[in-house]
Parts: sequence; C-alpha cells; structure tokens
Amino acid sequence: MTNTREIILNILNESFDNFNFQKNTIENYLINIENQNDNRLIKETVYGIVKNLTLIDDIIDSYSKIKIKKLHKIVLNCLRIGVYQIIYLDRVPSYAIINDCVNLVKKYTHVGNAKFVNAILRNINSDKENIKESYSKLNLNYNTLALLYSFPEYIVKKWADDYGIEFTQYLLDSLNSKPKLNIRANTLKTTRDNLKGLLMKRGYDLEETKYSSVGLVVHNPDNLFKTLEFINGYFTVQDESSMLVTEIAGPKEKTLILDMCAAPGGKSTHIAEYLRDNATIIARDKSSNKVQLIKQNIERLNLKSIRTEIFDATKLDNELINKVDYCFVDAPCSGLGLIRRKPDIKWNRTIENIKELIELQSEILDVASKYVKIDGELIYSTCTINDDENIAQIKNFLINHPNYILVEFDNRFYELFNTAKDGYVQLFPNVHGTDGFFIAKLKRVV
Ligand SMILES: C[S@@+](CC[C@H](N)C(=O)[O-])C[C@H]1O[C@@H](n2cnc3c(N)ncnc32)[C@H](O)[C@@H]1O
Repeated sequence: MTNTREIILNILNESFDNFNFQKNTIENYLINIENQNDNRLIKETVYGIVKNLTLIDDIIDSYSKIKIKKLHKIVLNCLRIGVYQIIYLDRVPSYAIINDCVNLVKKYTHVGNAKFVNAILRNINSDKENIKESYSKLNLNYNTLALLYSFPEYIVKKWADDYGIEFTQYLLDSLNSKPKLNIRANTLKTTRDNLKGLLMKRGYDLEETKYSSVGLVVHNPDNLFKTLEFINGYFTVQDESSMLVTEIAGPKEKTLILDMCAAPGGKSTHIAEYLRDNATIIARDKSSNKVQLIKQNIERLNLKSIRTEIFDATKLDNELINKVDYCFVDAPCSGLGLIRRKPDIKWNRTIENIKELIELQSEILDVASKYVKIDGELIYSTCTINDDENIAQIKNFLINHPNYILVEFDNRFYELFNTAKDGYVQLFPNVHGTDGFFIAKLKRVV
C-alpha cells in the first residue's frame, strides 16, 4: 500500500532544499502511483503547504518550544504535513494523520522527536477551532494579510499601496484558489464548438471561456494530453488571458511578425492560427532548449508560417531594423499573476530579482522599438500583477521613445474589461477569473 504521507515528506524534503516546486518534482514521484485518490491527496497537500506556508509555520511556532528555524528538517516537514491536513482537510481523520506523521519521524529520526511531534499535533488538533477563530479575528493590514494568506510582506505591501487593503485581500484569496485549466482550439483544424463536442464525447466537462472566442474551460482535465485531439494538434493548453494577447493585437495577414520571447510558443502559434497560417512569423527565444519547445508545438499543431530562431532579445539584429509590422514582447517577468498555478513563485522571488527583471524588460523593449516600422505595432505583455513591470514600465518606455503612442483597443475589449483603458489592460484573477496578466498595445508613429 502506498504511504502517501511518506511520499509527501520526500517531496517536501527535496523541495525545501532548493525551493524548486516545479511540477516535475511532484510528477516524478507520482509516476508510479495509480490510485487517483492517493495522487490527488499528495498534490493537494504539497501545493497546500507551499501556498499556506507562512500560516502553517506560524501555527507550529506557537505550539513548539523550539523555534522552527532550529527544528530538524524532517520534524518540521512532518509537522507541516500534519498541520496542513488537520486544519485544511476535513475529510481525513486526525488520528490517522497524527499516527502517520509520528511514525515517519520515528522512522527517519528518533523516538524523542516522534514524541515531540505527537504532542504538538495532538494539541493543535484539539485547539483547531480556536486557532481558526483567533486568526479570523485579526485586524486586517498588510502584515496580517501576509500572514493569513501566506505571501511575502513586500508583495502584499505593494499591492495594498496600489490597490487598497480590501481589493488586496480578494486578490490574495483568489491567488490561493485552484485555477481552471483552459485550452485554445486550433482553428486551422477545428472550431471551438466542434472541439467541445469531441472532448465531451470522451467524458470531459467543458464550457466556453468568457472573453476569448477560441477558448474552453476544462473542469475535469485528467489525461487530457493522452487524447487523440491533443496528439493531433486540435488544441493548446493556454490561459484565457494569454489568448487575449493575439485577439487584442488583432494582427493582419501577410505581415512580418516578430515574437521576441516566444517559448514554448503559446502566442506565436495562436498568431499563426489567427492569421490562417498566412503571415511570416519569427519566433525567438534565448536557448536551444527553449526553441525546441516552440518547434514541438509548431509540429504538433501543423503550422507552416512560423520560423524559429535562437536569439537573445537584448541584442540588436540589424537585419530587422524598421522591418516588423507587429512585434510581440511577452516579457520575462516576476510571474506574480501565476501564483494559483505555481505557488512556489511566492517564495522564489525577491525585491532584487524583480528589479533585475524590470531592467531586462526595459532593455528588450528598447531593442524591440527599433524593429517596428512606422505605423507598425509593439505588443507588450506580462503574466504579473506589478505596476512597475506593467504600466509604469510602459510609461517609462513612452518617455524614452516619443515616436511611440499607446493605441486604443477595439471597443469590445473596453466593454469586456472594466480595468482596460487607453490601450492597456491589467487582468486580475479575483475580477476576471484569469491569471494575473497585463497587455499594452503601442504604435510607432514616426
Ligand atoms: C513569458 S515567457 C514567454 C511565453 C511565450 N510567449 C508563450 O506564450 O508561450 C518569457 C520567455 O522569455 C524568454 N527570455 C528570457 N530572457 C530572454 C532573452 N534575453 N532573450 C530571449 N528570450 C528571453 C524566456 O526563456 C521565456 O521563454
């Protein structure tokens, strides 16, 4: 029989060494687990711990005589598993959780530690309701929101300053929620309706995306990648927010299009489908591994209009100066809008590396500005909720590049998004149900 908590412990021990919670770490452990319930419990607990880490550690800290920084790694991780499952998972009996965690500590350390863990988890279990109540009574400010929703304080403070405490609370809550999987119909092979019908016949439960005309939400996506529809390139997995980049840009056929940061090809392949494969699209990224990912998608989707190139977007390519009709900069960014899908982003970002990203974005935008021909367009997007990488970045660009202006979106996008104005939009998971995302549309006028 699988000991799910032992697997969770192994994942945490590995992950907390390097904060690398990439899906692969988890998927590698899950490969041999056939029981879907075990599979789900492991994923739910690991992601749950990563999402709620500050609060879980705060609870442990208040019940442990030893500061958590001084606890043995296995002891701490077993406590995290125990606390998460006791507090957040009503369906699992507490005695089984405590028993398992204690036995794991005994197996991997010693009896003394096992007794310590047993006492803490029993106390937390009997105080469970009081614990929940005492946290629910906290006054809300950016420090308490950072604790309650387990986010780094610097991020919460920034959002509270930019959007206010109430909005920030909803934002944090939705970034901790489970996201829906979205797919984009490859309109060169099928229609959204047809794809929906084909997948429904296979037992999938789907609905149309709210904003994009080619997207579907899949409510039960298990084994979706094994379907013939996926293998034969009828769809691409992509969040609805990303689909909107192409729809808002609205490029024309028979034009030259450059996607400077293209891997794994989500936007480039969408542009090719949108233009019925009738344009010249150059899809670049910085390494051969990344470009390989674009190639795999092009091949699976059977697209002919995209040429891939390994090219560093911070370097100027003289061949393309003043030649490009539509230049897409889907920039490397802090990814704060993706925290629902990748909760480790909470713990992997620092103020310093966000600053470096802002400089990199600005450098790439400057190079991009040289490729676009007069009357051509530059479309800048990020998957983050951070004005410094988004609208402030664009305003700064406009100051340094007076030959560019923001161009208005088609009116229907202003009707769809209350947060869209003057040629840019910030999408929020708590408002729009999408990933946190930013799109700006610029035009070179001189
Ligand atoms: C947000 S992702 C792009 C996602 C892609 N547009 C899509 O829709 O599938 C940002 C990309 O920028 C690439 N990147 C980062 N620095 C770069 C550079 N100096 N030159 C080119 N690409 C770079 C990363 O490798 C990454 O693939």
